[in-house]
Parts: sequence; structure tokens; C-alpha cells
Amino acid sequence: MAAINPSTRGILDRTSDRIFRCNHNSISQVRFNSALLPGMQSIALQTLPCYQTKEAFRMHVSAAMRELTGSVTNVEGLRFAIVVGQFNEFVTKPLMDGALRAFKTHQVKESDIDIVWVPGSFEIPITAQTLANSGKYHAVLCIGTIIRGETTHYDAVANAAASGVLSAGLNSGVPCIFGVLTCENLEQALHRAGGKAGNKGAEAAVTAMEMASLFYHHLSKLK
Ligand SMILES: Nc1c(NC[C@H](O)[C@H](O)[C@H](O)CO)[nH]c(=O)[nH]c1=O
Ligand SMILES: CC(=O)[C@@H](O)COP(=O)(O)O
Repeated sequence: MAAINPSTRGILDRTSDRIFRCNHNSISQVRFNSALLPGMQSIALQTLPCYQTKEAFRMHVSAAMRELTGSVTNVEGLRFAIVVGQFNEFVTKPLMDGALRAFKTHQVKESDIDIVWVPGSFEIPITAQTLANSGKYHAVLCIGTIIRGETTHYDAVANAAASGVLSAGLNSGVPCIFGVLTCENLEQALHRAGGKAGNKGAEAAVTAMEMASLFYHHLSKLK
């Protein structure tokens, strides 16, 4: 293990965007700093004893540190609910189809997916929380499309949907994934439902799989 060089400043690890620093001369006293601001170079690092090479630091930290991630390759047997808004169905249906393709790509069985249609995005949160609280699903994917009109109703619905889906996850402890488009116009929505900006439904399904596997294989086993 490389000796700590007292004159070395903290190591900036661009891959994880964190500063790794060591306190005193003990390599066990390793602390992480939170994510860096873009203008990292302008932030003066305290001169602290630290490793001479990042690799030496990593060898030590990796011996002590666990990194937990979910993976779409680890979803066998996990069950998913999809809550989808009927409002703007010409957009939400392609979003849902994108999600189903993503689930199929990663071998999630159709029998492990339940789809629940609700009138609009405002009705998604209560439905998501009910499904999550049932204990039958490892993640709940919420799909909707909110397009701004003439009034401020857009803001009410969008804010309610976002905060509602967040609360459903926090209240239930089951990952509730926000796959609701909030768009200024129809063109923006169509671009994100299989157009030039991709399919946000498929992206949200990948997030649902990653979170479901993270919780099922790792976080649910933390003591
Ligand atoms: N304008 C949009 C709505 N509005 C309907 C609400 O979601 C809700 O169903 C109604 O307020 C009754 O509670 N919903 C969307 O999903 N997208 C919209 O653009
Ligand atoms: C997001 C909405 O609720 C929107 O469709 C309503 O349109 P408007 O504000 O013109 O009534």
C-alpha cells in the first residue's frame, strides 16, 4: 500500500465526481466529500495527507467500501405495476409500449407485469401508492403526459403528479418511478414518445428495473 504523502492534496476522482481525502496519517480515516461543483478548480483543497496515487487509495477504499447498484440483468421474478394515464392517450400509449418493450428486452415476463389505466396524471399517485402498498410489486412505473394549455391547470396537475408519485414511493417504501411527460406542446411530447428524443417510457422502465433489483437484492437485506 502506497505510503501517505503528507504534502499531497486531496485526490479528485472525476469518475465518481468526488474528492477523496484522508485525515491525519491514518488511512482508515477516509472521508468522502459530496459531489463537486463544476468549477472544482476554483475550490481550494485543504492540504491534507493523502495517497500518492488514486489506485493505492482505491485499493484501500474498495477493501472497505461496498458499492450497491441495481441492474436490468438481475430482474428475474420481480413484479412490476404500470399506472398509465388515459389523458393524451395518443402519447401515453406509445410511452407504455416503449416500457413494455424494455421489460421484454430484459426478460421480464408478461405475467409479472400489471397495467392499470387511470383517467389522468392527477389520478396516478393514489393508484401508485395503492399498488405499492399491496406488497405485490417490486416497483411501480407511472406513465402520463401533461401538455400545457391556456390556463395554469398544467402546473397544478404536473406538480401534483410529481409530488404525488414521490410521496407514493416514500410512503410505501416501493420504488415509484416518474415517467410522466410535462411538455409545453404536443411536439415536445411526441418527440419523447418514440420520436427524436427517444422513448421516455422505455427509459423509465429501465429505471424501474434497476430500482427494483437494487431494493430486492441489496437494500432489503441491509441489517
Ligand atoms: N390536462 C391534462 C390532464 N388533466 C386531467 C387530470 O389529470 C385529472 O384527470 C383531472 O383533473 C380530474 O382529476 N391530465 C393529464 O394527464 N394530462 C393533461 O395534459
Ligand atoms: C394540463 C391541462 O390540464 C391542460 O390540458 C388544460 O388545458 P387548459 O389550461 O387550456 O384548460
